[in-house]
Amino acid sequence: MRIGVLGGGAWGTALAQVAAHGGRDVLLWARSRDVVDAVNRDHLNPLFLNDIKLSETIVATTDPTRMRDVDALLVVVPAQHVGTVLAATPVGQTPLILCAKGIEAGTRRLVGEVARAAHPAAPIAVLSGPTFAHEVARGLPTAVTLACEDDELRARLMDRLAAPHFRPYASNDVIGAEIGGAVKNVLAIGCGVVEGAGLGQNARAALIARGFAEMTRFGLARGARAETLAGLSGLGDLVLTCSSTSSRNFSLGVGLGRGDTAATLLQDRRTVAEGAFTAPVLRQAAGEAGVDMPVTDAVCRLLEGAPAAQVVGDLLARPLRDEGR
Ligand SMILES: NC(=O)c1ccc[n+]([C@@H]2O[C@H](COP(=O)([O-])OP(=O)(O)OC[C@H]3O[C@@H](n4cnc5c(N)ncnc54)[C@H](O)[C@@H]3O)[C@@H](O)[C@H]2O)c1
Ligand SMILES: O=P(O)(O)OC[C@H](O)CO
Repeated sequence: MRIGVLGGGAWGTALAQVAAHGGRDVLLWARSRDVVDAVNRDHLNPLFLNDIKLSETIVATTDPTRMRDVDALLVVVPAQHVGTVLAATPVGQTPLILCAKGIEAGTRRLVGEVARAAHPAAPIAVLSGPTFAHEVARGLPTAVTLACEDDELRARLMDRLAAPHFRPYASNDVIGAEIGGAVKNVLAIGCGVVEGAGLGQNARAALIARGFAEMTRFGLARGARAETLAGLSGLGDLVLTCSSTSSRNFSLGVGLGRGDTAATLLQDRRTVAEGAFTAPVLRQAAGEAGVDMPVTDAVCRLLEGAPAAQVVGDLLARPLRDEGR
């Protein structure tokens, strides 16, 4: 089986490494000529995944049309660029395994909706979960959700993507897997703010739990299943991303909590913090669905420049309520 990977950032490179270690031929599309040259010549990706020696069987290209011959295509560009990159890629009926976590600005579409619009004949799967790329690339134990509505395809992809240290769990809840991954990035910014502003461990745990409650409310309103949101792609990834400065979203929040502006923190940034793009769109989508998402709303205000002390004060001053709501 020949695996294509669209996206030569940290996660695309790490997934290429997993596939190559599993004995698959891997073709990696990267936007940057420097990345492609480094992967082909030195078996390294110094721009996005430093210090990891890559398998020599990974071949990189800047030409997306070469994906025409792969048997499955992992889509690992940031959510805001999935539509553009897929439009330039010949896909046909090749299965698309979506690995980006976010919601498209402007259209408010989840990545699955973007992919279906670009390539209606391609079957869709979602791979999501608690997965720092540098750990996966080093072969540290990792478990993910692999969601696909087609039972036969799901079983085939599970078999092809599983590796001794990379364990997929099957699900048929595609929208649930997508929503968990998109929402956790926004909540992780909030947890970073708690850290950066020195608000303590109690506050961080409270924000994870109440954030999970709003992720669940939004997910259920959009047709996700509660068990998916409580699994690896939802709660599992939320806990990881809300706990470590290895997370770009958490780190962005730490900066906001210390008083830096989003504009300063995001300018000239090479790596992606998906939550910064997803937060405003998620707030709109939640409003449309009539779902209360106070943490998401607070993160939006922080990104817009409101001072952390004021936003936190407003969150705490809301009317008292039942925990189950
Ligand atoms: N890094 C991780 O640990 C990790 C793990 C799981 C999921 N993800 C998700 O994978 C997706 C990709 O993240 P990443 O960490 O690999 O990226 P990254 O931050 O390592 O690199 C940024 C990527 O964005 C690409 N890019 C920038 N501008 C672009 C444009 N105009 N068009 C197309 N591509 C462009 C760059 O070429 C590069 O591949 C994100 O949705 C992220 O949430 C990341
Ligand atoms: O670095 P982050 O915040 O984009 O998180 C990376 C992965 O999504 C963690 O599962």
